[in-house]
Amino acid sequence: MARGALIIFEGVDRSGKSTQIKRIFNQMLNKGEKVYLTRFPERTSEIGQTINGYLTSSNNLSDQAIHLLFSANRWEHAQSILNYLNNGTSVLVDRYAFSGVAFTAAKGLDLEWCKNPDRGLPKPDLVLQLDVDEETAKSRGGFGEERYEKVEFQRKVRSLYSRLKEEHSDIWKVIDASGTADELTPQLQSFVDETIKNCQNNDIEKLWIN
Ligand SMILES: Nc1ncnc2c1ncn2[C@@H]1O[C@H](COP(=O)(O)OP(=O)(O)O)[C@@H](O)[C@H]1O
Ligand SMILES: Cc1cn([C@H]2C[C@H](O)[C@@H](COP(=O)(O)OP(=O)(O)O)O2)c(=O)[nH]c1=O
Ligand SMILES: [Mg+2]
Repeated sequence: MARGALIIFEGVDRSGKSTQIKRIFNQMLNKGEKVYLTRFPERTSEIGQTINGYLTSSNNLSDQAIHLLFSANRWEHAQSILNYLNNGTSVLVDRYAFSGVAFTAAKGLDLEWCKNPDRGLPKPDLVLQLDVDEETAKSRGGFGEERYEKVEFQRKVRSLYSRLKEEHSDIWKVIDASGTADELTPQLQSFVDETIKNCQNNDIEKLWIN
């Protein structure tokens, strides 16, 4: 059986990831395709609840400790993601290890140290980076409610995404996400469809392991 594709949506806060990934998921469901939608942080597990507390500033953790919890939150769901892929279901994920690296490295921690805990996770077939500048993001609803939603910090995150893109040019697409939501969806859907078709016979690789 053809395997599913692992497709990640990345981008600074308020770039439109959650809006677009839900639209793509619903379109695919309506067409009867096998698709599963998830997100990181996945806030319902015990680790996820601790992360949620950190993001809403009801608890405080060191930069290293919260980094490892974000990674642990991915590892607690990694096997279930693999199971979906192997059963022919494509998995759409709202943020992944690239957020983990970009957000912690933006605080000044070493990039390779940041990658270490996520080494070996299922490697994505496609990363769609929704790109908007910090001022556009700031002008959108909800910006500023959570810990990292400051223009200066998001600028650093955006430049770290550029670095990660260079390292992953085979799977990474940068999409100008400053247009309307309606303009964006068909563009994203065509990248998703193409990837699902092209990865069917490829093995699922491990992230950041050669
Ligand atoms: N293309 C767009 N243009 C303008 N506003 C948008 C667009 N996409 C989403 N929004 C709005 O911007 C805010 C953030 O969108 P969201 O999808 O939650 O972004 P993210 O998940 O990247 O933080 C929401 O209020 C949403 O309605
Ligand atoms: C997955 C992940 C997210 N984050 C940050 C990015 C976001 O600021 C925050 C919450 O993610 P999310 O709920 O996706 O935020 P948004 O919808 O506003 O883009 O967690 C990390 O710092 N490390 C990680 O590993
Ligand atoms: Mg979101």
